[in-house]
Amino acid sequence: MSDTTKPFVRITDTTLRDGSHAVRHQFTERQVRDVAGALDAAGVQVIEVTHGDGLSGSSFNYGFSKVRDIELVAAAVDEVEQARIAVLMLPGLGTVADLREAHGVGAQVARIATHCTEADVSIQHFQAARELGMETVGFLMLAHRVEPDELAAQARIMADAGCECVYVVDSAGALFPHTAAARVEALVQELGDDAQVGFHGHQNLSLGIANSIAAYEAGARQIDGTLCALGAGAGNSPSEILATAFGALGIPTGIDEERMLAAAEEVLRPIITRMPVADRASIVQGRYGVYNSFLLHAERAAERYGVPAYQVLKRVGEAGYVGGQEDMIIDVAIELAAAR
Ligand SMILES: C[C@H](O)CC(=O)C(=O)O
Ligand SMILES: [Mn+2]
Repeated sequence: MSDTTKPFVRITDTTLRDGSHAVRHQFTERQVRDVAGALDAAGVQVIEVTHGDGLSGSSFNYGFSKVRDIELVAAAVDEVEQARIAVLMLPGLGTVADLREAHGVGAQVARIATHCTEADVSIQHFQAARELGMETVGFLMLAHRVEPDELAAQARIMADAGCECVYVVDSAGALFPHTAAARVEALVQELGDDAQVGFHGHQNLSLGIANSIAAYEAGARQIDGTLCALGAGAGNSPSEILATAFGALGIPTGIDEERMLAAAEEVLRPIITRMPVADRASIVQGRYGVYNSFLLHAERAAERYGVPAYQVLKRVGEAGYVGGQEDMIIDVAIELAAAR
């Protein structure tokens, strides 16, 4: 039973976006319909559907999708009864035109993601999304790379541009409960009633759930997860465990726990051939704070140049590369191969 005195937390399920990394962006329309339908029936209020790297992520650099984003978004919109469909976009990769197209097929939530020090590149996208009447969410990625006060200053830029909830995004699964909470607290203090605060966790150090609970206790009111932890790197905080853990703590989520467990076990698990695991490469990502989307790029470069992926990722972490610098992974692999 949930305790009505505890504030509601909204779980956004991103199986059909962050989970797309783990299936190399090969979701079919049937799979999207099945997963979105099961999440909707379980009471999940927001379901994100896009290429793993957001709208227009389908490309030579990031990997081509099997089905165009816009078709998958439209299918999910068609399938759900109560949930809102969200799309993610990274300014520069996606454009305002992509946002308009997604809105045109029924997407209601725009999630705009930038590196944690680059919030200013999202201003026009928040403005455009608000003009379209979309709900707005901001993602400050690789949030472990900056101190809480600096992150809060970036959150202020997003909120002033029209963002209604700014997320602390642990893109490398490198945060701990106390470092996640410190960031959330700083954002809550900075934003006050101007915007909510959210948390997006990854499993590299097996802390996605613990960090999400710490984030909630520090004031986060939107939390991300994916069914069975399907996602980039070691995967995301598992949505079905988020729903179960919050339920056990008496924190209302509006989710039917049994239906959520069924969505994970009976709908998602049978269609996934390779689940993300906390292996040597992805644990190294958590340890050295490496963007989780880099995992598949590093594995490809490692295979091509005959060097271990975890060593490539360690070097990439030490160099501090951020999303958009995928080509540097190849340089690192070449350097490592030459040094052998
Ligand atoms: C585009 C990224 O994959 C966004 C994300 O989920 C993260 O940074 O984590
Ligand atoms: Mn993620």
